[in-house]
Amino acid sequence: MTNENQPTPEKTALGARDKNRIVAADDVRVDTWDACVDFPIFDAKTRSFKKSVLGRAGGVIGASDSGVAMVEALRNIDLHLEHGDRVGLVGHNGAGKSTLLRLLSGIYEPTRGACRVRGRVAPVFDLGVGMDPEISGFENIVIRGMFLGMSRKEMLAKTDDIAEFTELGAHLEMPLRTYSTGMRVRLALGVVTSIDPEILILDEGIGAVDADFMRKARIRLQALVERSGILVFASHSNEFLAQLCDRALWIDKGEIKMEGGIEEVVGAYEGPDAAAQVRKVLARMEAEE
Ligand SMILES: Nc1ncnc2c1ncn2[C@@H]1O[C@H](COP(=O)(O)OP(=O)(O)OP(=O)(O)O)[C@@H](O)[C@H]1O
Repeated sequence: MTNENQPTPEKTALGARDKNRIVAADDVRVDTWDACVDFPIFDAKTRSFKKSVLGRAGGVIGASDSGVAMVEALRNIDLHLEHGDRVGLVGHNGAGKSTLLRLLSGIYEPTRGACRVRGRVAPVFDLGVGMDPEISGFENIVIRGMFLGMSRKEMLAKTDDIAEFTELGAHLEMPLRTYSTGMRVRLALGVVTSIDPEILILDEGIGAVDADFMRKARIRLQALVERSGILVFASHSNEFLAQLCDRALWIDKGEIKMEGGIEEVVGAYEGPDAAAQVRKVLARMEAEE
């Protein structure tokens, strides 16, 4: 992570969201400067929010000048990532992790401040998004891949490999609606881990598959992360974070509370037992290399 100066008005005016353009590795970057995201809640049944209200979980609730309730989901986020950065996000429920991922994916614009993303972004928030229950597994492989920024031709070339990985055999000819939850996750993981993104934005949502398959999926997930330029990954699993990321950000009430190595940040956020777990995973990975 390196700092880059605040963008000049000219740079910001260009918009500079080149997420569908393939850029040289050195140019793949994510920058935010004091970025804030607020959600106005017009139908909130509130007593008046004269003061900002703070719970342990969730963003800060306040009110706009006109009295509309407002959740401050992100505040003053200054983040500068370049090719090779693999960053994990930790924090309580409602801390702002998903909102930050959506900001970096271009789904949300900052309410204040600026955000600039250079590179092709693959946002993987929900494994099931972009899947059609009425078409076959094979057809879904192509559609889901296109949804993640790949071309039809690229996906057709990957179909055999994905089919083999999923171990779904003849089921791939059947409509997706006939699949169990675990079968759907296998298919979705097969597609997601086959793509070639420059910036991979990953929200944890993986779980419904058996342990053997998850072991196999992790190897593919690690390979995916290695060929992506930048990874930003929100997770409540310290094991996953240790396996995929080399740095972490602790997000708390919409702000970056701490930034550092995984062990250091997880230790500060969750305590020494969690830090020891990270150390164990790192040692195991080193032994396996
Ligand atoms: N669409 C929305 N409208 C209103 N408020 C929202 C919206 N999305 C998120 N928020 C609020 O923004 C804050 C941050 O939410 P976010 O989903 O980013 O948290 P998170 O860290 O990803 O939480 P979790 O670990 O539970 O997934 C919360 O207070 C949440 O209530």
